[in-house]
Amino acid sequence: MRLTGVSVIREGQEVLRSLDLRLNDHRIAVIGLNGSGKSTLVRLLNGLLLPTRGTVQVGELTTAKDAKRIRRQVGFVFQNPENQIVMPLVAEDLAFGAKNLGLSGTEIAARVDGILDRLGITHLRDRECYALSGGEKQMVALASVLVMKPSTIVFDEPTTMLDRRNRRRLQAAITDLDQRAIVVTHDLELIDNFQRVLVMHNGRVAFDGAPGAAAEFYRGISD
Ligand SMILES: Nc1ncnc2c1ncn2[C@@H]1O[C@H](COP(=O)(O)OP(=O)(O)OP(=O)(O)O)[C@@H](O)[C@H]1O
Repeated sequence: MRLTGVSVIREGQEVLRSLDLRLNDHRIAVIGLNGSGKSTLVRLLNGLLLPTRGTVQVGELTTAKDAKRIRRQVGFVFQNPENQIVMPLVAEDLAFGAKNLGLSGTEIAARVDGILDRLGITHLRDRECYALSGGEKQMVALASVLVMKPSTIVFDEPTTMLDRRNRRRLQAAITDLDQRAIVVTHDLELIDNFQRVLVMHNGRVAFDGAPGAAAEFYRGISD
């Protein structure tokens, strides 16, 4: 994944400023103060948002031209799972995206059961989504993205609504992913074992490096 000369202007304000980045590491975190540009940055990665200037490439594809194909490769898990749960029952919700990919019923059923098992939530299979707890909903939202088998999963503040126990469960789920994960968070515990941390500040990447040094840098700018 590559950003070249990327700027984003919203309501006359430059909220991302001339970013040049390659994002190929297995686990990348994005941290920073409120309003520093974290969500804006990750929304560019699957074409949810297009840059005002510059290009965002995923492999050979460009978000400005190929957003639909890119969304099959780059899944997105939102802070609030309510925003992405679309069907009444858990199993239906997981199957929904896969149906849009045109997969066979047998393949979809196998993927749904496999993902439920992998995330340890098979017991939720036939539950109604609306009646799930926040933590359960967040796991279902992740499961419905995994069913599509994207090569990268972007998480925007996935643990904000979770208690300590569910934070740990989601952390374990992220650690176990085969896919590349890019995670926006304020939860520094979540990113201890990440390869790379970007610290955003005023629309720029102010630090790019290992978690320990990033946390120290971040403390320096937050005090
Ligand atoms: N739709 C929009 N219209 C206008 N300005 C926006 C819009 N979305 C974001 N912004 C502005 O862009 C800047 C960066 O916002 P962004 O949501 O990327 O920050 P963030 O680092 O994710 O913040 P937080 O930690 O609070 O979620 C902020 O100043 C915000 O007000």
